[in-house]
This record gives sequence, C-alpha cells and structure tokens, in this order.
Amino acid sequence: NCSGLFSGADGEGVTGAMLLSADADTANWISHGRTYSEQRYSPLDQVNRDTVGDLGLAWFADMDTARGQEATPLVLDGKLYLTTAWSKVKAFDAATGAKLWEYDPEVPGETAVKACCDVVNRGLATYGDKLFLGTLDGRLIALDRESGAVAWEKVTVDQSKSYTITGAPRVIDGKVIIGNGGAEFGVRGFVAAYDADDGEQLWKFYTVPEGGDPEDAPAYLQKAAETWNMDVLGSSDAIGGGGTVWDSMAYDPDLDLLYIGVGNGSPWNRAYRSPGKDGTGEGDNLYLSSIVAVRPSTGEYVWHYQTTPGETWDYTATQHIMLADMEIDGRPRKVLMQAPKNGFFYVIDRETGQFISAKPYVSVNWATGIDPKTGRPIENPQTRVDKTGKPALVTPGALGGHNWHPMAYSPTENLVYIPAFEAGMMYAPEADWKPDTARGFNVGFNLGAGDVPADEGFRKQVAGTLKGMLVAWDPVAQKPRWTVEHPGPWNGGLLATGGGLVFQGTTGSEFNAYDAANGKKLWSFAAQTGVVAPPVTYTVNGEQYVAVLAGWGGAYALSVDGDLIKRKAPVRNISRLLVFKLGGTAKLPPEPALADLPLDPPPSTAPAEIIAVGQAKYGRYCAVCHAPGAVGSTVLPDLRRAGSLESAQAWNAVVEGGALKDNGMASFAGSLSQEEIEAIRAYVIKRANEDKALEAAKKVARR
Ligand SMILES: O=C(O)c1cc(C(=O)O)c2c(n1)C(=O)C(=O)c1cc(C(=O)O)[nH]c1-2
Ligand SMILES: [Ca+2]
Repeated sequence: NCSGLFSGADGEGVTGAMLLSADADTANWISHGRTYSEQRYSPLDQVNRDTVGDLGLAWFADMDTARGQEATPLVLDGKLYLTTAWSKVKAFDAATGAKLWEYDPEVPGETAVKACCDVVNRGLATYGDKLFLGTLDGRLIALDRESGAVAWEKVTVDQSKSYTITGAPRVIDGKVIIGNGGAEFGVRGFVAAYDADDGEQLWKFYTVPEGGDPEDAPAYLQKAAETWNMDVLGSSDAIGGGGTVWDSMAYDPDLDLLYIGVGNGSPWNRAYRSPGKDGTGEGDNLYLSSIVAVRPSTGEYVWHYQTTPGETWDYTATQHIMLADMEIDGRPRKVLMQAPKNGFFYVIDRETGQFISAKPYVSVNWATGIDPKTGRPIENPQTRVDKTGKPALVTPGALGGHNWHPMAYSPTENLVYIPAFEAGMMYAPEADWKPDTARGFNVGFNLGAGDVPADEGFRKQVAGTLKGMLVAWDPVAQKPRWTVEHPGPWNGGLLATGGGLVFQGTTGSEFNAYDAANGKKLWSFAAQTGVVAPPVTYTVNGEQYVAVLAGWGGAYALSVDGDLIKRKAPVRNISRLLVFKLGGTAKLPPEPALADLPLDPPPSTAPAEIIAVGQAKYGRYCAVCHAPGAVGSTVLPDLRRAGSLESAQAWNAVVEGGALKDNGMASFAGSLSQEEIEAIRAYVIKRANEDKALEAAKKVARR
C-alpha cells in the first residue's frame, strides 16, 4: 500500500512530484487524463476479464442538472470530485457515495446562447490544497478541496464576447493552464497560465494573429500572419479568426513541452475569414486546426503541426492528444497521437512535430490521404466549399469522425481505442453572409440546407448513414485491429485497464466492458440514459471502483435532428454518477417511461413567404440547440410540442421577452424582429403539422 506516499500528509497537498508520478499512484486519479501523457490507462486489475462478470453497482448519485454530463471525475484519498453541466462541482466519499460538499458558480442562464454545444464541463484540475474549475462564463475558480470554499476567482476572457469555458484545466509546476471556446461566434483563441496560489496571469498564448499590422507581434504570430488575409482578419467582431483551445492538452515533462489542440476558423467559411484576390478562401490560416507545442513555464512557441490547412469545415484539432513511446519501423519513437475531427489518425514525433503517419479511421471524402513528404492533405476539390461557393456533402461533417470524447490506450495491446462515428454534413456557403455576434451561429454557411424532409423513405436513408463505433486502432500499422458497432453516433469516452478491459458508455444507454484484446463484450449495465463522459477507476482500502458520470447531451444531442437520433436508439438525459465494484448490489430506481408530449400543433395557416423567412431565421438562430427542422433535440424542449406554439404572445414572451432566460433561453431581442419571431413560430407550426401527418401515415402503414 503506497497511499502514504501520495496522501500529501506533509500538509503540502498535491505536489508537482505527485502529478509527475501519477502513473504509479493507482489508487487515485489526480489529473484529467490520469497522467500527463493522457493515456487514460490504469494498471488496476482487480476487475479483470475473469472477474468483471461480478461487477455491480456500489452506489449512485443523482445530479441536479439535466444537460450533457461530460466530466472526468478526480479521485484523491478516498474522495471523488466532479463537475456537472452549468459548471457545478460536487464532492463525494468515493467508497460510500456520501455527499461531502457542493459548489455552484451561478453561471447566468443566458450564458447558454454563447455555448455552441450545450452547457457542459469536462472536469477539474488539482494542486496543493485546491481544485481548479473553468466556468461556462469564462471564469477560472480555485476551490478549497476540503470544504469547496472559493479561494480565488479570476475572469479569464472578455465577457462582452462569446467566449465560454467547457474544458478541464491542467496544472504544470504550479501553473494552472486553461483555454476557452467560442469559434462558432467570432472570438480569437488563446490559452493562458495562472498562478495556482493566487490566480495571477503568468502568460497568454494567442493561436491566431490579431489582424491589421503585425509588426510588434511575437515571431510565431508574424509567421502566422503570412498565411492570413490580414486586412479582413479582425476587421469586424465576427472575424476573430477562431483557433480556440477548448479541450485537449498533454505534457511531456522530459521534453518540457505542453501540447495544445487548436480549433476551427471563425467564421468557418474561409471565403469570409481569409479571402484571396478572387474573393474565395485563401491561405493556411495558422495555427487553426493545429497541434502546437508550447513551453509551459513561459508560453513560448516551440513547434506546430497543422492537420487541416485552411480549414473550412469546423475541423478542429482540439480532440484528445495522447503521448506514448513505441517502436515504428524498427526505431523507438516518442509519439503524439490524435484522431481529430477531419477523420485521419495522426502519429507525430512529439519532440519535433514531424509527421510520421496518418490514415483515415472513418469514411472520409474531403481528402484522399495525407502526403507523407509534406504532411499535407491531398484534397478533394469538390468539397473545398470556400473555393467552389457551391454546396457539398462532406464526410466527416462538422461534428467530426471523433469529437471531445476521450480515447484510451493500452500499452500491453499497443492499441488506441477511439470513440468514433460517421455523420456527414451538407455545407452550403451562405451568399451575402452578415455576421451577428450577439446571437446565433456565425459560420458563413446556411445551416438549414441539410434539413431532412418529412419523408419516411428519405429519413430512413439518412438515418442509415449515421454510425457509431468503438475502434481499436493499431497506431503502428495505422489500421483497426477490431471494431465494435454501436446503435448510433456519440458514444462515451474510454478507459483502458490492466485487467485487460476497455470501458465505455453508449448512445444505446448501456455502460459496457469489452475485452481489450478483441472487443468481445464481457459485461453490460443498463444505464437508463445515453452516456457520453469517460469512466475512471480507483481504489479505496484496496478495493477497485469504476465510476462514470452518465447523462446524454453535448453537440450531437442538441444539433442533430431528434428523429434521426431516436431512430438509432431511444435516448434521453438522466444525469447520475454511477459507481461500480465487484459484488456491488445497489439498484437504480425503475426507469421512468419514455413519453413524448403529444404532437398536436395548431393548424398551419401562414403564407409561404412568412414560413420561408421563419425557416431561414430558425436555421441561423435556433437549430444549433433545438435541432434542424425543429425536429426536437433529445435534451432541450421539442418546439413542435411547445404549448407556446398556440399563442403569439406566449411565444414572444419567451423569444423576445426572455421569460425562460434562467433555463438558458436568452432573449433574442436585437437579433430578431417581432415579425421574424412570429415567422419562426409559423415555421415551427408548419414543421409540426408535417411531422404529425408523417406519424399518422406511419401508423396507418403499420396496421
Ligand atoms: O470552436 C469552438 O470554440 C468549440 C467549442 C466547443 C466547446 O467548448 O464545447 C465545441 C466545439 N467548438 C465544437 O466544434 C464541437 O464539435 C463541440 C462538441 C462539444 C461537446 O461538448 O459536445 N463541444 C464542442
Ligand atoms: Ca467548433
């Protein structure tokens, strides 16, 4: 029992040395990806291939938010700490589930309209006697780990802009490092470091240049400026460039390099963000969609590798960054691995940033491969929508082939487990695009273009193209060793263990254990809700636990047609921490019935011109949260079933008056006129009637 070594009994709490040796500290889980290498592999093996059949629920805890739950819990000395939707924090006794304390940063409800992809939070960092939390409204907060009391609080972003924080901070040598999101709205991305003791800002690293004259910018940004149209960049609040660092980081202590994953361009459509002489998109736009190595003590640039030069499809490189050492072509290599949204699995030399190899881990049509000499994609010109100006169906779509859901690595199998999926997207460049940084997506594409009509055959066909899978990827051979098919996209993050197991929750509302060697399903638990967060494992008094925060949500759950989601698997949000151990006998309460409100809209009487205005405005302002075509997202209210559809006044009280702002539905006054708000109601009524007719026809056909 080495817990004494790690218990911080000297009064210092969590030290830099403890974070460096987190791998040996199997009892605890003290950093987001368990170790700085972010492998999410625990050597614990009490729960293993032979014993996993006895795994049962030890305890559970219901959460007080019903939105996407994406957090990785931290565990230290028998206590478990987690974050929930709306950036709340809760502490539990890790063995009994007794609640120790909770903290609510009271993020204003209206902040939800600044978040592209649900009001999620992915977790905490710890150091000394503190926990560190990034909040949706852009604050970094230090909490006393024992009591949950606020030690210090710092606003890290310009809160007049649409910056949000959803990612987990990391701590390196007493510096708390955090980025932010907002590249669907117009912000300029950066990552910054703060002193763990008092929150003083120590450095700030911008990922894209500022626009205008770059002369006094640091050298790496001057170099980046050569890859942008610097007259257009920053010319309006909507063209901040993007490049947000909203999720992944990793650290190599030997090389003393911090790796950050950089996001998409803002706006997405490069023709508006960085036009060339002919008005179509031009330039690589560094450091968008790149992995950048930074010196963590100073924030100094060291190297970068750009996965998608001139990105225009929301192809972020913010996906999980994982470090490992392995032999490739007979040579030991220190590699960095990533499966970014663009569908290729990359193996990079993490000392130099040099490209080693890349192969597609899902279906890809935007590029035929990556040129090994240059490390650049060989593009399909038809999908270069910022050049053609024409719509194109592109795979992967804006949610990627893999999103934020963490991967895991097994050093014994030398496999990377990828929570992958397929969901293409129609990118239709928006002519005469005008930004609105106050509300709605600012991406330069018509987001209503891909709406699926109320036609059973069509809907079936589109649903058939959506796929979700667990891919066991061999990073040396650059191909899958095995694949498990799930009911649909958007399955949970992963954990691999020394017991030869891989744990994953699914869109099918299961929490499963698979054999790490061959993908055989060895154990399954009915979770009653879609699970998107990654599991962790730890021990208390020598007994191994596996914990996962269940609760459906995030970008796919909000922004994809709810009927298509439900055709793959019936799914809803029941937010709950589930904790398992061998012989656990706790039981969940019975699953509540899945019941939709009736689909009973008023008759559609508005003229076609009004409905057309409503459709355009809905696509721009409503679809990203309430789903395309108003086909009820699986987390937020289904507008086709809203009582307020009956009354222009009630509808307006919400959309203009902000009656539901505390729930996240901010007022859209200033962005939408009264006439437009009423036109949106007319559009939703029309959509509801179409879908009611479709349901009735399906019932008749079934008889
Ligand atoms: O560009 C950005 O700044 C940004 C931020 C976030 C975020 O912070 O959650 C997401 C994305 N982009 C994004 O593109 C995306 O697919 C996504 C999914 C999710 C999620 O939590 O489900 N967040 C985000
Ligand atoms: Ca994005």
